[in-house]
Amino acid sequence: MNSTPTNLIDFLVNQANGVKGLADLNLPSVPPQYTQPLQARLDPTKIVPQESIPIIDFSNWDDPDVQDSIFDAATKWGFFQVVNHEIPFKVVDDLKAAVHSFFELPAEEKKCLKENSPPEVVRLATSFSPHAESVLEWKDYLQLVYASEEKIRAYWPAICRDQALEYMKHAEALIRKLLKVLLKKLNVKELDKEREQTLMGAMILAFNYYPACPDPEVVAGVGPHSDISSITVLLQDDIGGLYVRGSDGDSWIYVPPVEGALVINIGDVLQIMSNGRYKSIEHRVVANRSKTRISLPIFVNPPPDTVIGPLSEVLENGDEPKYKQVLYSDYFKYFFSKPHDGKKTIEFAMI
Ligand SMILES: O=C(O)CCC(=O)C(=O)O
Ligand SMILES: [Fe+2]
Repeated sequence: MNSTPTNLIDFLVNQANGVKGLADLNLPSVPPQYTQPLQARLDPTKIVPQESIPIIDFSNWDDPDVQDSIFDAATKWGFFQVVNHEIPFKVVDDLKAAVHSFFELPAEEKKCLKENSPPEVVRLATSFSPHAESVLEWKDYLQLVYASEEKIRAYWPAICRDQALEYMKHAEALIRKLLKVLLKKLNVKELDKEREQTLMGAMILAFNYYPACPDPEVVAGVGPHSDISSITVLLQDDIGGLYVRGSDGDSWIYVPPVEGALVINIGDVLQIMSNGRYKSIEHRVVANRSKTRISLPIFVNPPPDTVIGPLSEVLENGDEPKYKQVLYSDYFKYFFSKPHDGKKTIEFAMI
């Protein structure tokens, strides 16, 4: 029978097998390094099946009623799904297929990619921050930074490059529209080039891969966290596993896969810039016993050298700033320096 590799971190990280390589060993149960303490596991009694996040038809996105529903969703839930977003089905399906092909590559090829990729363009990793975590997460991920076309051509893996690039080109238009609506509702009249650069100047397309897991109840696919983006645009497949924190701060709401939909969530940057009007809500992912799941978030981020803080427009009516000005690269480093820990990252920017 197969057994857990003696040097697990070496197997997962240095040899680039990832948790996919571990799952392929068909172990009867997960190694203790993946076993979450009881209090960190999702308590099924905390799931409220009668609640769900809004689904918004984006076809008439500049209709005031649609914009109101986006604003309501961003303030109340911090999460919503959009349908009719104009990214063609074929582009989405081709991308999903390419993501599976990427993770099916042999570990030697992934190791070669890891060793030859500049981390500011391509990063292949497992768990979240394995060197900062005492318990590992049941996930591998590839981050593709939406850099210059030249860098993309040089470094994004050929097996998924064209599909990922095509998807990003379409998604960019949707992202601009979403940010326009969200900012307009904060009294920002125009998404000028400078504001656009701050909010979406550094986008990352991530491929998350959660292999089928023999003990889904004891592992975290992704532990509770909020994203550190301005917004995140997430494409999930039809397996399911995403839960978001209910408004009572204690319950969890399931986010069902909806055919053709994208999940949108507010990240910490927009919570900070809106001085708390928009909420970046905690979420988590549960692994599946029999099926591999993929999800593909676009983290719409400020460039690392950007200073973020509450917008002058939201403070104009006399609101006290709740957050200080912080350098985004500092915020980013802080996020990755510790395990996922709910909403704690934003304390870094609190006054
Ligand atoms: O897999 C998902 O549905 C969400 C993943 C996630 O929260 C993240 O990558 O930040
Ligand atoms: Fe997330």
